[in-house]
Amino acid sequence: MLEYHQWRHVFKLDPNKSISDEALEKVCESGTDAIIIGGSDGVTEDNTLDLLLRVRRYSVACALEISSLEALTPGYDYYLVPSVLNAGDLEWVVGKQHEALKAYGELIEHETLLAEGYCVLNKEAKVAERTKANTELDREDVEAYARLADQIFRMPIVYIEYSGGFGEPDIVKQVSRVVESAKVFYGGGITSVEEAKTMAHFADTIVVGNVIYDDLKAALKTVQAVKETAS
Ligand SMILES: CC(C)=CCC/C(C)=C/CC/C(C)=C/CC/C(C)=C/CC/C(C)=C/CC/C(C)=C/CC/C(C)=C/COP(=O)(O)OP(=O)(O)O
Ligand SMILES: O=P(O)(O)OC[C@@H](O)CO
Ligand SMILES: [Mg+2]
Repeated sequence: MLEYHQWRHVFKLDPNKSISDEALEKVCESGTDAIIIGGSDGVTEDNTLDLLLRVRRYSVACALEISSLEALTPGYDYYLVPSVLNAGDLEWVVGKQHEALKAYGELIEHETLLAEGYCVLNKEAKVAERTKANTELDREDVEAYARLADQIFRMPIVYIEYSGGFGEPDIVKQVSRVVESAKVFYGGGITSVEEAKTMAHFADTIVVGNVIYDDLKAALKTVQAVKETAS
């Protein structure tokens, strides 16, 4: 199993969307470095556990991106804890996290828990709506959030999130330049080999989500595309 800092390509599966066994096998056996299980709404204990058990038939690494405490169970290689740094409401920066630690703080295993400093940039995404994210940011603003996550909060992951829409490569390029220790994750709107390669030049890890459900063949092609691109 590859450790998170070695991931180049990951697929994000949404517990709130259905996927056939055949498609899931193709995703898990695609050569991707990990499967992240997570979504912004409709994430329950039942649908998340069901997906975890199905993914566990394969040897690929599996992480839970925690967006609801209800879905938090043992059994993952990693637990990703998002914090939306440009959220309009503190609840999504530290509030939910504080609540979680009050309930489960004593269960933490530090090696498996990874903080993600999110910068949410597509105003049409559900995650932007839910967190009331301020997406009207220029390159310097995003760069400052990336430095905050990396150099001040020392988060292991800086996540540039354009969920549902393809982002601005120049922003990802600049973020990668200023980040010193964290891994830069890029996710959003990757639907083709060209888009995957464009962002793979700049980000450490490319996250591919929705296209799995819209066009599985195209999704599978992104794995090789990312792997053969140098960052
Ligand atoms: C029991 C056990 C194993 C315990 C171990 C200890 C442990 C892990 C304790 C918990 C630690 C902790 C601090 C947890 C935080 C809990 C929490 C709920 C935090 C809030 C996270 C947050 C900011 C959520 C907001 C939404 C978000 C960022 C979701 C991530 C996924 C995402 C961006 C999906 C994309 O959504 P989108 O494309 O917009 O919408 P679609 O669904 O249409 O795709
Ligand atoms: O679903 P897409 O748009 O591929 O985005 C991937 C991921 O960053 C979503 O959190
Ligand atoms: Mg999505």
